[in-house]
Formats: sequence, structure tokens, C-alpha cells
Amino acid sequence: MLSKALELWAFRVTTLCKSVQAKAAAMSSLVVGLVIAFVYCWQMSLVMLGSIPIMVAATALQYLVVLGASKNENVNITNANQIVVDSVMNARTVQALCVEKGLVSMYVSWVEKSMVGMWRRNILAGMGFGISNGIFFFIMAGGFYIASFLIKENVADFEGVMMAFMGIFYAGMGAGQAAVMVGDASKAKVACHDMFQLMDRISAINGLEPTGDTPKQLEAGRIEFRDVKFFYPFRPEVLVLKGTSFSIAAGQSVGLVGPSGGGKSTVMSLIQRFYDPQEGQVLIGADRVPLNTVNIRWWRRQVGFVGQEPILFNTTVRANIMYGLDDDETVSDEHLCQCERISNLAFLHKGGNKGLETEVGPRGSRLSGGQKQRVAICRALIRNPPVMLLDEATSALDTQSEAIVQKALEAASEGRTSFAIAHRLSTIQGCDVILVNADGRVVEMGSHAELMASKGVYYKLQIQAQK
Ligand SMILES: Nc1ncnc2c1ncn2[C@@H]1O[C@H](COP(=O)(O)OP(=O)(O)OP(=O)(O)O)[C@@H](O)[C@H]1O
Repeated sequence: MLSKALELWAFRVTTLCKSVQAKAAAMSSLVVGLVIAFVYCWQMSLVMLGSIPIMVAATALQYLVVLGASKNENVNITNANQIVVDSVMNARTVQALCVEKGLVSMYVSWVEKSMVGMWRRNILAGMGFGISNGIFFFIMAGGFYIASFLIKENVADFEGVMMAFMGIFYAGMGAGQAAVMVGDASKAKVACHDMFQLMDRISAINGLEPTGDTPKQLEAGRIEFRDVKFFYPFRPEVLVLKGTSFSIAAGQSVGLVGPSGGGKSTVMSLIQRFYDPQEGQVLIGADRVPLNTVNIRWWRRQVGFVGQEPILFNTTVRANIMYGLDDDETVSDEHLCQCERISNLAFLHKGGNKGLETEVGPRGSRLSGGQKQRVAICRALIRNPPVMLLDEATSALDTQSEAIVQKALEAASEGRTSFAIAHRLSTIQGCDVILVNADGRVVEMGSHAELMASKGVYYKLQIQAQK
């Protein structure tokens, strides 16, 4: 934490220094040049003083035309490059969808856009550059004329006029170059202001803050939503949960079903306390402790999560599993073996794999989708959480892999409270309780048999799924 704070502080100081540096450079060029000029020949300096603002403007013009000419091209080339990066990152999807040609033409169209008006822009830039250079030559010519006049009239000697001339000339050029930098520094300051604001923003739910209770005796698997109303901060006009209420006993398996956009994943997010509801409460344990009063880190360690796309790091399976633990935390070999068994990681010991030392490759690319998911299950299990959240954990898998992973998920959920969102209704039929979430409310709740018998929304979803 301390090193991070120091790093941010150093960054701020550097940014500030750059801005101060630009202004200091402008001022010092001007002052030093003028002092030298006036010391050597005040008459020459006085006459040439008027040329300084013209030189500043000419230098600024030179920089601006060069930058302006490439600005538009940069935006379009950035977009073109983004297509290349996305295509390489998602090479398999690109090939599977046969969209290579489409992507190439998108790339070409961005590159072509960067060329629109290129000639005009560059000709204008060249002319601007030429004009500003011409101005310098005129000033130099004028300076030489005045210098020769002053020498001829015995007002000053050659050394004096030349020193004064060079002093004025470099004062103007230096100030012009620095003036452009001042503009950039101001822009950077504005950009940094936004970034600093983001850095300074104190998160409403800060997982690093050591605040809140860490109850020792809490039946964490007991979860209740009491008339929860919730909208996402960036879309306050859409009330996603409009009064969601349910109560789950510890150890129950819960299936969350309902139409797309009904708020199932939102319920999961609120259980993980990524957000707090604007109205109503999420309560945990037998004593119905409000979730927003407990320590977030502690709570999140009570909750295992397996999502649709497992994120694995480019290291061994063991390291990927151990990411589920705190830095100073260790687990017994026995517990690790048990998690491995429950997650069905037997494949790690077959076909040339090196058990837990098997390297998974970048983003887990050396494992199949089902294998990655089983590693993710093991990672969630290693902390032995009393609550398991499974958000469409098998939706990206083929039928065969789905069956294997589903078995692992069921084993992993045993003895814990589990919430499962599944796109295939068959996978949640065996749950103790099924919550049917529609239009931001729990409209039905019961076992599969009960809900089928009541012939409501769940029944209709089942009929639709069978068609
Ligand atoms: N981060 C977010 N910011 C704003 N709105 C969001 C955000 N996440 C989800 N929503 C909106 O909240 C509503 C509920 O989304 P949610 O993902 O909870 O539904 P869901 O039932 O899980 O849907 P699906 O079955 O399609 O995954 C949707 O209208 C969605 O557009």
C-alpha cells in the first residue's frame, strides 16, 4: 500500500515538474537571451525587440502544422491497429466465424480514412512550415541590415551587434518552442486532473479497507434478500431489481432462472457485494446481519465464484489454484487433493501432463474449455467457501464437457449454499429451491416439481426449452 502511494505521489510530482519545466524553459530562454542582447548592444536589442513575438508565433506555427497534419491520421491508424490487436487476440474466434475478409476490409477502410485529405493536410503543413521558416529568414535579414547599419554608424562594434542579434534570435526561438510545450503541459494537466480524480475517488465499497465485522460464528450460507431495489449507478433510470425478496437456508442449492435481462447476474453481484442496494437489505447468517456491515474481504472469502469464462494466468495449474488463497495462507496436501478430486482434475495426470505442475499457457490456451473450468472450480474450492456462486458455468461447453463439469460443480456445491444460473434448465432441476426471476422480482419460488405443478412462468420456460 505504502509503495503504491509513493508511486502515485512520484507520478504527480513528475507531472507537475514537467509543466513547471515547460514554463521555466520559456521564461529562461526569454530572460537569458534578452539579458545577453541588452548587455552587448542595447540599441540593436531595442530595435529587434519587436521581432520576438513574431518569432514565437512562427515557431508555434511550425510545431502546430506538423502536429496537426498527423493528428487525424493517428486516430484512424489507432483504430486500424486495434482491429489487428483484437483479431490476433481472438484468432480462433476469427477463424471459426470465417470473418478474416471482413476484418481485413475493416482494417483497410480505417487506413483509407487516414489517407482522406492527407495530400491537402500535408501540402498545407508544408506551406505553413515554409512560411514560418521564411519569417525567420526575413527577421535574420532585417537583423543583419540593422547590424551593418549600427557598425557603419560606429554605434556598436561587430561583436556587440552579433551577440545582441543572437541573444534576441535565440530568446524568440526558445520562447516559441517552450510556448508550444506550455500548451501541451496544460493539456496534460487537464488530462491528469481527470486521472487523478479517478485515482482519488474513494470507492463506495472498498475491498481493501479493513473496516466492518469479521464474525467468527456466522452461518454464512444463510442468505436473505429483503425487498431489494437496485439500479446500476451508470443507469439510474432502469430499476433492475424492483423489490426482490427470498430467504435461503444454509446448505441449500438454489437455481436462478428467468428471462434474459431479468436480473439473475445482478443478484449474484449483490451477494458478492460488488454493489449495495439502494433500498431493502441483503442479510446473512442466522442473526440476519446486514451484508454492508461485515468486512468485505472476509465476506468475499466466504464466497466461491465460477463464471462462464474462466480466467487462468500463464503459469502452472498449481499456481492458478493457489491464487484463490491469501498471500500468507497455506493449505494441507490433503485438502488440495480433495479439491482436485472434487473438481475432477484427473486429466492432469494423463497424456504427458505434469499433474499440478502442468503449464496452462497464455490465458489457459493449452487446456480445453471444460478443463479450464474444472481448474476454476478447484480454485474456488481451495478456500472452502460456505457459499458457491455458479454463473452459467457450463454454458460455453459442449454436451460431453458440460456433463463432466456439471458433475464437478454438483460435487463442489455439496455441503454449501450454492446459487446457480444455468442456460440449460435441466442442470438446475435437482436444486432444493428454484427462484424464478422476472422483471426484477422473484415471481416464483419452489422445487422443480412444485413449480411444474403450479404451471406458471417456470413451467412455460420448461415448455419453451423442450421445443
Ligand atoms: N454494469 C451494468 N451497468 C448498467 N446496466 C447493467 C449492468 N449490468 C447489467 N445491466 C442491466 O441490468 C439488467 C439485468 O442484467 P442481468 O445481467 O442481471 O440479467 P440476467 O437475468 O442475468 O440476464 P442474462 O440471462 O441475459 O445473463 C439488464 O437490463 C442489463 O442491461
